[in-house]
Amino acid sequence: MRVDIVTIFPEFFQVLDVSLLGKARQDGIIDVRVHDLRDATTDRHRTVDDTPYGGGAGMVMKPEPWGQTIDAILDDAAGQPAVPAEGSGSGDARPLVVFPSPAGTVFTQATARRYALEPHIVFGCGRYEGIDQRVFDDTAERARVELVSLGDYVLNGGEVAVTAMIEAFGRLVPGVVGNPESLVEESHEDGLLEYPSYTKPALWRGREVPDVLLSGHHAKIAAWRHEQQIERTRRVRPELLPPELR
Ligand SMILES: Nc1cc(-c2ccc3ccn(Cc4ccccn4)c3c2)[nH]n1
Repeated sequence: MRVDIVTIFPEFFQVLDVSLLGKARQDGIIDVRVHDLRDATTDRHRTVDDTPYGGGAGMVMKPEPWGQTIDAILDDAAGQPAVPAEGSGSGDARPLVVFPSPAGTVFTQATARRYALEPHIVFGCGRYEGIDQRVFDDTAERARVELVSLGDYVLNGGEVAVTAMIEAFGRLVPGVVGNPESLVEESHEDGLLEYPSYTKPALWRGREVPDVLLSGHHAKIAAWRHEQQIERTRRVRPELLPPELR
């Protein structure tokens, strides 16, 4: 899987060299390439922003550097088709270009599962008040474009959102996580929040571990854990409960 990231803060993504994703990159499972948007500027000050038409506070990112950078990435990728992950992808052979945005559709575990099957994703990290709309419209001529939000709060740019999304789908790409079974029993994977976890010691500051977890009775443990998931989901995120459990 190939991932391209366009940003004015390339150093931000050194974090992707660490931990699980770092190993996936070393193993060649995920090929991450970071592009500095300013490399596509032509003026002495390497300008990437300008004042908004129609007035208003803040600055808007100029379309030219974005168009040039995205074209270069898509042209390069067209010359070396990336290998899709196992499993059925979107069926649309065009590359996927994702722009984090407060105005985007909300990124969920279902989005992460879908992205994990894509052979190639380009992420465009905006800054300032956002990117000139014509960049999205122009890119949509040759790629699938998605505007995606992490949630109902406003960040200063797309870099944090892209890091979170790469972690969310990256761990689902076959070969990235050592034990794929650990991906199944977890929050949101089955639609419910996860059950509480315990480890040694059996007694800590006067607090014990639920007896059922020490019983060795796997069916009872599984039943208790599922009940805990339902209880926690009903208490914290009732909207996630399937209709039959509400
Ligand atoms: N879930 C999300 C995503 C973002 C996000 C993503 C990309 C950009 C590029 C610029 N900004 C700042 C900004 C502030 C005000 C209005 C528009 N944009 C971004 C914010 N915030 N929250």
